[in-house]
Amino acid sequence: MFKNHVALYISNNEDKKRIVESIQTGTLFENLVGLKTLLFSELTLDKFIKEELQYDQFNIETIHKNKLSQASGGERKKALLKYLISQNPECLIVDNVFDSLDSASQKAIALQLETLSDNTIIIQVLTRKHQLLPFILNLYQFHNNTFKKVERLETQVSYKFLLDKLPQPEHEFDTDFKSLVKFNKVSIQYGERPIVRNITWEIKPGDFWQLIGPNGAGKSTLITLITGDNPKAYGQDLVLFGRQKGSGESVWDIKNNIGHYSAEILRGFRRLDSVEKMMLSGFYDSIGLYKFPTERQKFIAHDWLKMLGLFELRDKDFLSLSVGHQRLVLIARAMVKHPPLLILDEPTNGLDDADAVIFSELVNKIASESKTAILYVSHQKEASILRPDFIYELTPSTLGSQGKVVHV
Ligand SMILES: Nc1ncnc2c1ncn2[C@@H]1O[C@H](COP(=O)(O)OP(=O)(O)OP(=O)(O)O)[C@@H](O)[C@H]1O
Repeated sequence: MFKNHVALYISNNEDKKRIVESIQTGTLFENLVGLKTLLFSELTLDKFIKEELQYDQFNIETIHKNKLSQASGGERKKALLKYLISQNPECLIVDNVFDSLDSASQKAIALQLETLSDNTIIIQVLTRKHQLLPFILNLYQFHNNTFKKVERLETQVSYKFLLDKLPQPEHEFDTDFKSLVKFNKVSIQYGERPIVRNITWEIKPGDFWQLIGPNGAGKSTLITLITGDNPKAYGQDLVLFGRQKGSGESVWDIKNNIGHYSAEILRGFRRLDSVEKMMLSGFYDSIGLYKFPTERQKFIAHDWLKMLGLFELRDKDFLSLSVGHQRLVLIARAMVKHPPLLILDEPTNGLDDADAVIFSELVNKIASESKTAILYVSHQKEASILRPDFIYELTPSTLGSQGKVVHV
């Protein structure tokens, strides 16, 4: 096995894109100059998905032979790794390698990379300490703008957080709903392939749920049924915020009751909006601000930014923030209006160790200090810091995943 595999542990304050570029060009490690270097990263997936959407060009085969843009988060990553390995790289940069993967896939991919490491240099870029690949012995950490070799990875948590109460809502929602979401024997299939079968599940006001299941089990599918983004919801026995689905409600009637965070929200987003405007857009269920906010809304948005320690960045272009900070802003954006239901789809992907702690505290705080119900999807470890009341578990089968409530 090569001895020169390297791990670079960075925080979200660093410009990861620039760091990755400096590895690719050999500026950071001279021994990589001239090697065929490939990148396993969300950045590469973004590029392939863009090509797919723009030019109908498919280079990567997913397990169910569907488009990358239609495959689940975990399926995409596994397909990308398989494709990159088939290209016989001499060096592979792996960036936040385990995000979006269920625990079985994390183990399988760790093993695959270890085997690959016999003939290929692996450079791991990571923002979460627990994701360090065990066969990598050269550890570096970013310090004062340069990488420093270290014996052990250390997290720098440099700011205090969440001493204040949650910022107040603009107005109280009508929370007379007895039930926010009610699935009654809901079954969904794509083409001939059943995805979920006979789902019967209810989310009540103030509940705190975690939705779990392996990659491809149908978690995001259930979420899009709730957010009004999946046309397959029509014809199903689904009651959302007191109204039967398909009874003349608009998508906006549904979205008005929901704060939603998913990394997918930003795909294709190119507008030049400030951090403050991005936060304010949460009042209007849009991504980016298209309306004039009120003074009260501005006041509330500032309160959220202060609580996250991001107030000083409010006038900066949102897209110039590190990915981790973008995600914290988007999570708070989903919460500014104190919606009856907050949906967080794999929110800790792309966060660093410090931000993941902030995030977990924030979610527990929202659960204990507001009337908002939370539905949270994650394969990541902070599930153990979070304190959901219930878990809904999807178990795949050839007839479609079945669901059951697991009491915590
Ligand atoms: N529009 C679509 N057309 C065809 N297949 C689809 C479509 N959308 C999703 N699928 C498939 O449905 C299955 C469930 O996908 P979903 O995204 O709901 O899974 P998930 O549980 O969220 O997975 P992950 O943990 O990997 O994010 C996957 O196998 C996916 O490939």
